[in-house]
Amino acid sequence: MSASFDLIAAAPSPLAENGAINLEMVRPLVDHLVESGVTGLFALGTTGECMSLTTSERQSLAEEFVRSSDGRIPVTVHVGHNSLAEACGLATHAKLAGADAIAMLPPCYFKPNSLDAVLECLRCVASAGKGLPIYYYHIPHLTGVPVDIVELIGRADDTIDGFAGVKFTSPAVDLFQLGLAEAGEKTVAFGVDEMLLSGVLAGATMAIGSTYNFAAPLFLSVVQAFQEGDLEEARRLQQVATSMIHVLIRHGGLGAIKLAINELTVDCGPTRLPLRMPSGEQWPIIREELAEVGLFDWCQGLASADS
Ligand SMILES: CC(=O)N[C@H](C=O)[C@@H](O)[C@H](O)[C@H](O)CO
Ligand SMILES: CC(=O)C(=O)O
Repeated sequence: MSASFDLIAAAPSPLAENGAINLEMVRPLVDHLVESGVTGLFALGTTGECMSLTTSERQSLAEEFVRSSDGRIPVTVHVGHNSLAEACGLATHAKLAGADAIAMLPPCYFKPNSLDAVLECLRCVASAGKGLPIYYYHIPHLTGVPVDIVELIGRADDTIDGFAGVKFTSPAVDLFQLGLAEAGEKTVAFGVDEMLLSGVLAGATMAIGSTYNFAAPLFLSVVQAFQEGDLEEARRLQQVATSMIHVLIRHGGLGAIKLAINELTVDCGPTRLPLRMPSGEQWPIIREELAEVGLFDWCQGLASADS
């Protein structure tokens, strides 16, 4: 009865204890994601610590994510880089590797100082992607690149081959809503998991996020309750999700999210500096707090992940 909704996990990059990439854990991770109900995978983005990996590590992981998906779920590979030449190389590589789409963060050390400059970067990477659908990745609190996303959508749509939309990670739901209106058939994916219901109310039909790696059933229930018109239930479930994320933010943010992924799904190893992860000894405390806010009531499969 419910309309379709795309819930896309922003996958972590599996690393070994010695810090090297761990290709062997990619397939178990993808198998878990497919089973958990997500409808796509976003590789090598923020959660995948893209900016902390070398180009060849990014290429190897991109290949392994595509191979492991076996066409079961589409794979979008993030290819942004401070060096536009590297970003273009990664885009061409993603095309050859068989990715379904690419996404691009703008260069963010030297920041593009105008929308024109952002569009030129996007055009360059889109053309290196040789026809692959490309998403602009808007996450201004991390990039420091505050583009007018509504204007970007309007102008990219007319001038950039392959432009498929935006991944919108900002709590500015008003701009998200205006972006959706401007985008027409293109996609504006919502990227703030702790506000998913607000995004859905504004019209989101796709969300991409880190906590969908381990809590997809909870978020799918939020969307389903909304689609069935049960706003009270949707709000109650989103409250669980929001509280769960605020527990993880209190314990260190992305490092704590990777720890939760490891403990509740597939062990994807440590984060890489400059990110840091809470120590294993902190997990029982975090787990208890997650239980208190009700996470395990809604993600039954996780409740047994006690070890
Ligand atoms: C900064 C960041 O990582 N943003 C992610 C998406 O883009 C989100 O999925 C968050 O990790 C999530 O909403 C928790 O704050
Ligand atoms: C969280 C997210 O969407 C990313 O990893 O890029």
